[in-house]
Amino acid sequence: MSRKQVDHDYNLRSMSNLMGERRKKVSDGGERSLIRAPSSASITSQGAFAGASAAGAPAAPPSSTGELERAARKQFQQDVTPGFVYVLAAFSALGGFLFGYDTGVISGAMLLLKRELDLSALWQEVLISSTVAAAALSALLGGFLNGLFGRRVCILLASFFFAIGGVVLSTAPGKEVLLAGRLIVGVGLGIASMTVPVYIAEASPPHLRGQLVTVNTLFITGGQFTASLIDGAFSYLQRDGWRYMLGLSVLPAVLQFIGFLFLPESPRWLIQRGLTQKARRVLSQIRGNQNIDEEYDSIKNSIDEEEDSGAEGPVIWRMLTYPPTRRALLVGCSLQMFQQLSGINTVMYYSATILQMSGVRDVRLAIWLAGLTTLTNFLFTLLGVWLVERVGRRKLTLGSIIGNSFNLSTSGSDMCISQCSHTCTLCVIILWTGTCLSLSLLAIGFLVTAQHSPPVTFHPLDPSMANSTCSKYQLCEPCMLDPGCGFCYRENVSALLASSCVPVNKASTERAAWGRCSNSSLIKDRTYWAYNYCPTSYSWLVLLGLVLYLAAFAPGMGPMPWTINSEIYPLWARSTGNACAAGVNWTFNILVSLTFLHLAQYFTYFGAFFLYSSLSLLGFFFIYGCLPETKGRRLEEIEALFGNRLCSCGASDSDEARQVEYIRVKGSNYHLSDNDASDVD
Ligand SMILES: O[C@H]1[C@H](O)[C@@H](O)[C@H](O)[C@@H](O)[C@H]1O
Repeated sequence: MSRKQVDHDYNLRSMSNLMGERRKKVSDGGERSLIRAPSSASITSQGAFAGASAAGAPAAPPSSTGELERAARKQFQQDVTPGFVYVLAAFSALGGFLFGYDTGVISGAMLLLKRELDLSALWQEVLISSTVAAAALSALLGGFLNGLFGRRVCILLASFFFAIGGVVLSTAPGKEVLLAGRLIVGVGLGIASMTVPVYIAEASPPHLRGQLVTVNTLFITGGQFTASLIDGAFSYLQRDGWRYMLGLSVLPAVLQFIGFLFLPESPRWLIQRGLTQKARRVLSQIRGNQNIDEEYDSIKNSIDEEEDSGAEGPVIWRMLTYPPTRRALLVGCSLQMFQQLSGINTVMYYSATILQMSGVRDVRLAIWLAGLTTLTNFLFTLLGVWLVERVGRRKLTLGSIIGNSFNLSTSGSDMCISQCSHTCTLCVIILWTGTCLSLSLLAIGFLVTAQHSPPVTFHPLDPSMANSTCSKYQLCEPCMLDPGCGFCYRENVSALLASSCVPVNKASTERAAWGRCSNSSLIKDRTYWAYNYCPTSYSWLVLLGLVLYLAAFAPGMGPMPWTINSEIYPLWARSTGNACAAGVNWTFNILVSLTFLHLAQYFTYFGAFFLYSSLSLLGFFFIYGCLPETKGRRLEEIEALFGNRLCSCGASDSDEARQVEYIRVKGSNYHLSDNDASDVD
């Protein structure tokens, strides 16, 4: 029997078995379904209210069926979700924190490092990108390690690498050892980035899975925010400040390592390896006092089905030759690619410069204020955690990437409003202001800034100017886009005076090679050196674009690629699928950051951000057509969502209203829509 047939038969068989079993339980009178499908009118609100009361819901009857369902679901989930799952998610997400911290802290550390170790521009680039390159490779290798040793061992391994890397970095005597430390940290990053979301997804109950996996991205952005605070604080310590910045990551790494010595392996991996008794024990431990039989059987069945199919060969080959996993892989990797192509890391990187453009000339103050960018990213990711189980992954990602009335068409806004009640105003604002639109605003901000670029009014007569390209620029804009030049100017209350374009000092971009701006002590009398930016009165437009961009990106496009990837592959393909997707994320991360300055040089900042905006628009169409909703589905069910031709999801948007949801009732799992056979696709 072909795998496709097996899959089809299995879905029908398991669905009807599940339904049969549930109905039997209902008719046995032992347990009953509390909540019906939104579309079904067959259960009376009385029945549902009785159930809610049974679960300890408030005595006053809720006014509508929708409220009633929510009250029952909330009450029930509060009663039965054991705290252990949260502890487990928090310890795992420390991997996310380290991801954010180690990628974020280097920018501040580099300011001190380059002075103290006299680093050339090439060494600076090598130290920054080596970590990301190591992460890309180790994420791919992580898939193999995950399958072989399990999620727990991989997380232990990642925290070990983080801790050792932190020690090496903080004690490094020179740049070569620093490079070794950055490579070690990169290996930890790659493994953690692909393992943690998988581990959390596999341990979470379906109704909490989206939220708990998204918490990992919250920890990533929390790590980036903490890194910017630490950078700010230690930037005052001119000697060895970078050692503290880079070394402090040892603390969360050790904490995670110790925690994971006591935390269990993923029950799904244990079942896959035939360790069924242990898997049952772990599942009971994670699920508290709930009945785990159905969940256990469903995982076991899906593994048996795969084994029965007799598929052989490397997992990646099997994934590529089996249409549902091939489609899932394409969707998962594309999501990660579009996340990076939307330019998030250039925006994070560029925030200090944007602040300088707005007139914050003190570098240290700009570093502190750049912390506001990471704070915005963090706070809006929190919004994503709150929204993910309310509006679903698909709508959140679509709204985040583009945001226009298109995806707020009736079904979108109804869904949002019915689920978010009054706070929905905020949700709607976020959905309206998408990544694509705010990137366009950012691009327009740069365009207006370029169009009002101050002229070069003073041409110094230094002999070295004769050979310099800087002498040919008539405006600040082309001058600052040339990496070899900077803009030196004097400021009067409302105008710029004696502005010149002069070569940058080869040892430090913080001053000119010669002349008025060649020495910081000479930068007085309101004479300033602008490298990489032009003074402008339109910086508020750029700043607004930046904040709106982060507000739109952080709840959806930031976390959803990680969350969705942790859910869309069947167990046998999960490690490999996540490894490939994480590898794509890191690869595009490095590609975008390495090409940004060159792009800006050739197409200006306007061109670069306009390109990111167009790529986001492309991403929107892809996601609209190809990303199915996974909210509320059990991991074992999700494979079936990729059973159809790719890119037929947009057409089935209306089907989302009849999606299957699970809630646990007195120790068993029930479809919300048990009595509506039309729910079974
Ligand atoms: O999801 C994360 C998050 O959005 C971070 O802020 C970003 O730096 C990462 O590249 C991304 O993968």
